[in-house]
Amino acid sequence: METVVFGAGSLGSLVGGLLAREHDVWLVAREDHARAVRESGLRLRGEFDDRVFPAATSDGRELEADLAVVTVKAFDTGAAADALATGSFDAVLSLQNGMGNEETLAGRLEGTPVLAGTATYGAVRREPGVVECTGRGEIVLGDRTGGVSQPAKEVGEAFTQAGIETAVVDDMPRWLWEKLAVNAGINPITALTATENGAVLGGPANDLAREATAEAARVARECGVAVSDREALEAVETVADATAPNTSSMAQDLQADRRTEIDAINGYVVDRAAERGIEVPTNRVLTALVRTWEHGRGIRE
Ligand SMILES: NC(=O)C1=CN([C@@H]2O[C@H](COP(=O)(O)OP(=O)(O)OC[C@H]3O[C@@H](n4cnc5c(N)ncnc54)[C@H](OP(=O)(O)O)[C@@H]3O)[C@@H](O)[C@H]2O)C=CC1
Ligand SMILES: CC(C)(CO)C(=O)C(=O)O
Repeated sequence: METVVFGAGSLGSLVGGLLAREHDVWLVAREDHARAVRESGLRLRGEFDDRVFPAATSDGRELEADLAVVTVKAFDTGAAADALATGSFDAVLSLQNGMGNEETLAGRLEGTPVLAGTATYGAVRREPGVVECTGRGEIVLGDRTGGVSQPAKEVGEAFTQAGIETAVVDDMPRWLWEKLAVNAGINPITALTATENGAVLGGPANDLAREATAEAARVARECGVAVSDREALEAVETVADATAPNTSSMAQDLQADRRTEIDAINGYVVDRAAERGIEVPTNRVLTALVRTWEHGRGIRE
């Protein structure tokens, strides 16, 4: 399956690198990374030990492939969609965190099936041309509104063929909302308190994380997606426990003075709740605090 990976930073380089073991892959990356990959290939480290030779470019326009995998941060999805719309793809798959990415892609890529996915692999792009897998996980994918279409099956087969642990499921909306509820509980708290994921397992941070997660689960149900409080709370505790020593992506963003995905995570919960007249005070406060930090650092208006 010929695949373009749009936004080959940490996750995209890992997924693109693994796919390149079996398939033709184009990485769309920033020029320093793309150049290093063109010159010396892509080094996979950590949980994998390999060197692969995907094509790499910093110009994501007018590309054609069977599949485009989108791995930019949520706030770059609109620009990625505009670039992809100048090319031609049989299907597009988002592996991003947060909600709303698939809608943005579908809105700008009329006629192209947009699949949804979640990734629990851990990836860090260490330097140009080098990506480290910091934890093996799984990719779950399917149709963005539920169901398993032929493109979803084919993408699942291609990923599995490349040795990527992959499940194709018929209830992606539930998976996306459950992942959102987990991220809503862990990410802003660990970011604002500069702690690892395990910090939300006990003490006052635990209450706060559980409140944020339960609020997100309630909003999911109001949006017609069956995520129970019990499922969401079990999920946040399980993930925090399994990733206890890890620094969440939002905590990494604050440490590096980078824009966060708050709008697509807690901000999304707040927006959907407001549309339905539901109070989500914990998500509202966490969203406001992270946005205030971004504003104070000059990262957002
Ligand atoms: N890393 C991980 O382990 C996991 C990440 N995720 C999710 O995956 C998504 C990506 O995360 P991650 O890989 O960590 O993020 P990164 O910032 O490492 O990767 C995104 C990359 O895309 C680049 N980019 C953005 N726009 C363009 C463009 N137009 N052309 C070329 N390159 C572009 C960015 O460059 P620049 O920074 O210069 O803008 C960056 O290098 C997020 O939604 C994240 O939450 C999910 C599970 C695990
Ligand atoms: C699951 C979790 C919290 C793992 O760190 C994550 O997805 C993130 O950091 O964004």
